[in-house]
Amino acid sequence: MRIDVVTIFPGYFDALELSLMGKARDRGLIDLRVHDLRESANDKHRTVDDTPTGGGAGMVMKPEPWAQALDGILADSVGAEPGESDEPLIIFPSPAGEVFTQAMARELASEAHLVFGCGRYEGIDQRVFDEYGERGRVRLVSIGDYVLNGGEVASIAMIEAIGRLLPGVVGNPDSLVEESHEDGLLEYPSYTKPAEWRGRRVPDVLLSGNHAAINAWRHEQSLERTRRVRPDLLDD
Ligand SMILES: N#Cc1c(-c2ccc3ccn(Cc4ccc(CN5CCCCC5)cc4)c3c2)n[nH]c1N
Repeated sequence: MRIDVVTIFPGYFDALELSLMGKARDRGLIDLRVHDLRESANDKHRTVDDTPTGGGAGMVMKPEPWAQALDGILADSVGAEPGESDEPLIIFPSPAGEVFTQAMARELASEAHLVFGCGRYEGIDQRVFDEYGERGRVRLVSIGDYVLNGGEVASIAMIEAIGRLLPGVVGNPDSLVEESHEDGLLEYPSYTKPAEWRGRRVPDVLLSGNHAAINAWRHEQSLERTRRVRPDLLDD
């Protein structure tokens, strides 16, 4: 999978050189390209923002630098493998976006080419979303009901959630199956050695070697935790 990121803070994405994402890049499973939006601003001061038309606080990101950056990426995008979507999907993190979920992560993991457009200030001129929404596929996506200072942290979260689902990225693909949200439930509690720690014993069933009983206990634990913490996940 090719992933392009457009941002005025490229340094945020150094985090994706670490751990599993870094190894996936080294092995060619993810081709991550980070673009500094200011390099697409042609004036002497590399201006990427201006005052909001109609008034209001803060600044809004100008459309021209975004168009130059995105046009460059789309022009460089190659055709997809058979069965993959041809046009890159452009994702703009936004508090006004559809909420990112594990189901969306799974859906986006089948894309050949994703582009993340990281806004800052009070956001990006709406005409960028309109222009690229008419020309191709654009989604505004939120990682939760709180306000961040820009799209970088959200993009890193989504890239990690999507990247770890790609074949070969996570060592043991079985571990992807029993995670929170993968089956619509929260994950069961996990334990390791020692069997007793500060007087707290690991549940006996986990020491029994009876895998049917262990699986049943774990499923019941997932249900109980979901009922208690996220009853909304159990709504039909
Ligand atoms: N994903 C995600 C996010 C983001 C996110 C994503 C991208 C950007 C780009 C800029 N910001 C900061 C920002 C955004 C909106 C506002 C409100 N203004 C009110 C008056 C009209 C203009 C907008 C203030 C500041 C961003 C925040 N926050 N939370 C998530 N889950």
